[in-house]
Formats: sequence, C-alpha cells, structure tokens
Amino acid sequence: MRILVVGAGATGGHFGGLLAIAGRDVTFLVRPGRAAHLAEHGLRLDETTVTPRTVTADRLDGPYDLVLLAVKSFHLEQALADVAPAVGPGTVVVPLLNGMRHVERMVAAFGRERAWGGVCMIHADVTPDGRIVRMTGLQRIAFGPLSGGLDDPRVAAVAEALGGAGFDAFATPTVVQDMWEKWVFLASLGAATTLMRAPVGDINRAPGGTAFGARIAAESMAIATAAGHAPRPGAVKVLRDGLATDERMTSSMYRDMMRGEPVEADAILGDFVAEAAKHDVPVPALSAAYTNLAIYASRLV
Ligand SMILES: NC(=O)C1=CN([C@@H]2O[C@H](COP(=O)(O)OP(=O)(O)OC[C@H]3O[C@@H](n4cnc5c(N)ncnc54)[C@H](OP(=O)(O)O)[C@@H]3O)[C@@H](O)[C@H]2O)C=CC1
Ligand SMILES: CC(C)(CO)C(=O)C(=O)O
Repeated sequence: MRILVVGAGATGGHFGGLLAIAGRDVTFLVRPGRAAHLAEHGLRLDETTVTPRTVTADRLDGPYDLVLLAVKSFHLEQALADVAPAVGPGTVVVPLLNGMRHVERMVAAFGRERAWGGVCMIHADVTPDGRIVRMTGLQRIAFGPLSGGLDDPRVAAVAEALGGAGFDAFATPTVVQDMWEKWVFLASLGAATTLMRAPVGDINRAPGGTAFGARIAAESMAIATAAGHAPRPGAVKVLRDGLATDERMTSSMYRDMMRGEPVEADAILGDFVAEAAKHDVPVPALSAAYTNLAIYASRLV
C-alpha cells in the first residue's frame, strides 16, 4: 500500500517514521523548508534516524492508497489543495488533526467515500533543531469511514498497513463519536492548560485548581451532550481522571503557546464555544479560555 503522510511534524513525523522503519511504502509530502531539513539531517525520532522519502506538492506522482493528514488546522486548506493530485478514486484520507471542522472540509474536497475519520493520541513535539520527541508512551491512531461501516475492504487494508509498526492502530465503527470524545478531552485540557499557563498537575496543586478543572470538564461534556455526542462512560472517566491528575500533563495547544507559536484556538476552542452557543449551553470557563487565546493570537506578529 502506498502511504502518503502530509506533514512531517510531531504527529506525521512520528507515525510516518515508525511506518518507514517497519518497512512500509511511506512518502512524506512536505514543504520546501522541511524537505531541505530532512535531506540534510534525516527524520530524527526519539532513538532513531530515518532516511525519509519526501515529495513536495509540485512533484506529486499520482494517487496513493492511504493519505495521513498531519498538519495544523491553520494549514488545512493549503494542505487539502496540495494533496489533491495524490487522491485517486480509491484513496483513503485519514486525518490526525484535533477538532472537527476538518471533517467537513475533507468531505467537501474528496467526498465521504475517501474522507474518513481519524483520532490520534500522542504527546509529541518537534524540537527547535527539528527532532521529533515523544513525552509519554501514548501512541495510537483510530480510523474508520464516517458512515461507521467497516465492511469496505479498504478498512482491513488500512489496518494492515498501519498495524505492527510499533504503535496502536485500529479501525473503529464509531469514528465520529470517537472524534467528538477526543475533542471534548483536548478542548478541556487545552483550555485549562492555556488559560492557567500550567500543566494539569500544577493547576491541581494551586488553590481552586481542582474545582476549575472539574468546571471545564462539566462545560465540555454539556456541549457534547447538547450536540448529540454525549461522551460514553469510558470517555467521561478519561476526561475526569485527566483533569484531576497530579502529573505534569500538557496539551499541544499549551506547548505551542509556551513556544510563542500559533495555537489552533479557532478550530479547537472557537468551534467548541460556537457549538455551545448553538445549543444555548452556558460555558463561561471555556469562553474565557478562548478569549485568552484570541488575545494571545492577536499579539503574535
Ligand atoms: N503534537 C501532538 O502531541 C498532537 C497533535 N495532534 C494534532 O495533530 C495535528 C498536527 O499537529 P502536529 O503534528 O503537532 O503539528 P506540527 O506543527 O508539529 O507538524 C505539522 C507539519 O505540517 C507541515 N505542513 C503544513 N502545511 C503543509 C503542507 N501544505 N504540505 C506539507 N506539509 C505541511 C508543517 O510543515 P513546515 O515544517 O513546513 O511548517 C509541519 O511540519 C494538529 O491538529 C494537532 O492538534 C493530535 C494529537 C497530539
Ligand atoms: C489529547 C492529547 C493531549 C493527546 O493526544 C492531544 O491531542 C494534544 O495534546 O493535542
């Protein structure tokens, strides 16, 4: 199976790198700066360096079987345009992005037969010198057609292509609900850590921190419930435990903010707060977190 990973950053670089190490037929669609960096240094993962096969948008060579979309939300439109020549009639496009707005954009670009859902769980960063580092043992991709049906033969083919490469990969018949539950978790974690400018454990050790986390979690669950995607018991537990931890857990939004880089505020918190407004759900803590990030964004050049 020909696999194209769009973006060789924290998520795309990590999962694509492991796939390359496992001998899969992987190419990275990258922009010229990253292409030059990878040509000079290779793709450096935690303990290994891979010599990746890369391509830039102007040199895409026809359709791939599987596309893993691993760009930030603010680069989505360009990435969808760039990858279009690689999407043929039978291609499957699986997103690793957080939030939900990319689903609609992918369906508009490629249709529901080719645009699938995807959930990626990992805590990873790109260091200033271009290495990909992982902060925890978590590394998982769940994927599936938006319809939920797993009888499409491409499901088994994608599972085989992603399986046995050193990370968890599985097809899910509830990918839209799974994405919502991930959104609830990440929006909560992102809101708490960026508003308080601290990892979760530090928030919970501060006066009022635990109550603040519980409040954020309650608001997030209320939004999802009003939108018809009430988190299932397992997801509620993950959310509550996550926001109550004494560990230094962070979010990619927090780490982007600490580096002074753009944060995916609109796609993750803006859309979430808009969903609350649509259903008349009061979300003062999440709204404050979004306002905070909007001010942060306005101060980036
Ligand atoms: N990091 C994490 O721990 C997690 C992140 N996520 C989500 O995954 C998504 C990706 O995040 P992450 O991997 O961290 O982001 P990164 O910024 O680390 O990587 C994104 C990469 O996409 C590249 N890119 C942007 N536009 C294009 C394009 N048109 N063509 C090719 N490459 C492009 C960037 O390239 P360039 O180097 O040229 O700028 C960059 O290297 C986000 O939605 C994030 O929320 C989900 C779970 C965990
Ligand atoms: C939920 C979490 C923390 C891990 O996948 C994440 O998606 C992120 O930090 O962006």
